[in-house]
Amino acid sequence: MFANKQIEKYYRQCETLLNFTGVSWWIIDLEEAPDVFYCNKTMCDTFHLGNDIQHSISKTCPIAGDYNKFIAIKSSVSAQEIYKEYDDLKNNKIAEYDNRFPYYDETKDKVLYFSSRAKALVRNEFGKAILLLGIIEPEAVNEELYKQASIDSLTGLKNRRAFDSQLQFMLNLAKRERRTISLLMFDIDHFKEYNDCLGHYSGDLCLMKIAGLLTKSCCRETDIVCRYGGEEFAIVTYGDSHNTLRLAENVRRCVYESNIPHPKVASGRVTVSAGYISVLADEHTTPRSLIESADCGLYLAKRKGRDQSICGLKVNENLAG
Ligand SMILES: Nc1nc2c(ncn2[C@@H]2O[C@H](COP(=O)(O)OP(=O)(O)OP(=O)(O)O)[C@@H](O)[C@H]2O)c(=O)[nH]1
Repeated sequence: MFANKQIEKYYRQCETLLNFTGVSWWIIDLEEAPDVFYCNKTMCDTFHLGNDIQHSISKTCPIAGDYNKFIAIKSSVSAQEIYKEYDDLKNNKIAEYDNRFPYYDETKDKVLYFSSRAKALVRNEFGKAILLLGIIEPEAVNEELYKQASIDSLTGLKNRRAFDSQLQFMLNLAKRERRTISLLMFDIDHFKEYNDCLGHYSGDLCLMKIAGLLTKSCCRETDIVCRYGGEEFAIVTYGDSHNTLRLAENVRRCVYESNIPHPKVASGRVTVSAGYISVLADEHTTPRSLIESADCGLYLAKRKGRDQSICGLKVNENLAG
């Protein structure tokens, strides 16, 4: 089954050395059979590749994490970038290939996250890779622990820590795929007075209700909804400013129409203000620039009287210093 004795020897060695639970790996002989990769059983099981350990790279590219139709990275631009990195690795311009990718597992109806790394095991006298080895590991090995560390216990939404890592991750994908990324920030209006008047326990219930409304308003699998802090919530999504304004307004209206009584304000009900930003991600886009821009919109929404959604100014971190 193996193209030659050398690749078989390395495959057997990897079987012994890389026999860790949940770790997938693959190996390619670029000289003798550049379109073929051999992988371990874990990789076959994880990515539903059947029982065969031998596969075609052009059909199931392990280095791109492009497992047929299930991978989130689909554009030809990102594929080009991935192949450029692959070429750089082969030609010794980079020592290691590093990637993170989401994979939609149809059988579990769930998006799983993996990190993928590759290295040359053998190079020729000119530095060109002869044998490549790649390792793929699940990002959340202990799902329950991961959940506990990333979930806000009051609302069940993702917490700030999870938000930070998800924002960075979605931004990386947006840059790679030249997509528009949007950040929306929501803040409950006059919440101090709500707490002061109705008590902290009612305040907690109100936060839980609003968290539920936010979740209901986001229907895309890729949308990230989180409790940013105190009485502030955030959504990260892909989509242009038109769609983002629509989402912000949906949430704002939904909260208004829920008619949660607030005895200390003129409307008699709880409202939220929203600030948002949508940018075509480029090298200047950072989590900080997105947060500052959305925050700027939120500040304006509060200043203009609350219960409204306003687009923030674009902040270029290079200029902002
Ligand atoms: N009940 C409850 N209250 C919280 C929680 N986290 C933050 N808060 C309260 O949220 C309130 C936020 O008040 P402020 O930042 O003054 O803002 P605000 O009263 O909403 O005023 P505007 O934002 O200007 O409309 C504070 O009273 C906090 O104690 C929480 O987990 N539970």
